[in-house]
Amino acid sequence: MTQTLTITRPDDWHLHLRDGALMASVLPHTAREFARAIVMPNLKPPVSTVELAAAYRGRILAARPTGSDFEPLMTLYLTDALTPAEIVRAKESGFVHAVKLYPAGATTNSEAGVAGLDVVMPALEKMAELGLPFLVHGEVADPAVDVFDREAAFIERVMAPLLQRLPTLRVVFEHITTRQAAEFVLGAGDNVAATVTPQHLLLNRNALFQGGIRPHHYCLPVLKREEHRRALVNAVTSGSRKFFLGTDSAPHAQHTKEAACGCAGIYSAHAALAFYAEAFEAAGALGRLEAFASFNGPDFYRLPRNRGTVTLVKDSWTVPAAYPFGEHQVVPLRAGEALAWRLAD
Ligand SMILES: NC(=O)N[C@@H](CC(=O)O)C(=O)O
Ligand SMILES: [Zn+2]
Ligand SMILES: [Zn+2]
Repeated sequence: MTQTLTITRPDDWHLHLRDGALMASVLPHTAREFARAIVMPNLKPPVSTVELAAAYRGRILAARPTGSDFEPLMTLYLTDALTPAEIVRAKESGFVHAVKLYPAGATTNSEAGVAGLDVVMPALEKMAELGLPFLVHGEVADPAVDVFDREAAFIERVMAPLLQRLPTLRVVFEHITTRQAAEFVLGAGDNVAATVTPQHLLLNRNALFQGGIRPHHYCLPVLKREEHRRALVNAVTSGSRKFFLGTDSAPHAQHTKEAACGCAGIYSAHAALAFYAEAFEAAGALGRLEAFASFNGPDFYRLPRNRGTVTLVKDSWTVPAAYPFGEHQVVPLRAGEALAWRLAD
């Protein structure tokens, strides 16, 4: 008998869809598996106003495959120019669900991000007042800090002081990668949660150098030691409601990753649920996948849980070497390798 797993339709709480023809190439993968996704605003130029978010949302809706009811949940890119009045407009829009922090210089398309939080404190205070979540790329950009320590340093230098100053601010620590971040989130109030990617549950930093340099395993925050991967697996399988699914699927054209200075970002939307199922199964915790994928996120965002279900089948298949990406190609996670789980048709 083939093993199957049926869960409530899940959502992806951290996703990069890009724009234009690139978006049209990758959106079907996400729309097949997920009912909704929190769409990251790090376009060029960034999605920094409600008006830009409305236009981007319209382009995503127009690019949906025929018959798809996929719902993009929009976010605003935090710049020094974001005002409390714009936060009010965001909250009232009904389609902007969060504001995203990119520390300037920390990751892909973060040039327009903020150097510090002092300038934007009035906007953050308004978010705390209105309950609008603050999504955080939690790494310091300080070049003096070792790249593997930038998340832990962020907790001490930015996250902890921020929550001292605004204790009711609703914060999602995005794509956490360390034991320190998992412990911080577990020890914080109910207003603090985290997303976890498939790659940080499945891989440690050895995967960056497996037989040679592996650009398709490079993302930010960078993969960490095995000790940290284990801490993340323990956190997501612990039964805590603070952790939820966020793939951080971040497609880049093949030639921009296989380069002297390759881009950061791993594409996982083609098989997101299969990756998570593999990680939860390895931990003997498949029964906890549904809460992580389908309940904890909407509960935190104060949105209804989805109706309907998806079914995963334990039936091995081989991931293609590449998928079309506009005029280019994107190399997906596990390209050319076998995966144990697949989504039922
Ligand atoms: N995670 C990544 O390595 N890259 C993301 C940006 C981000 O989420 O930090 C991207 O937009 O490519
Ligand atoms: Zn990020
Ligand atoms: Zn991301």
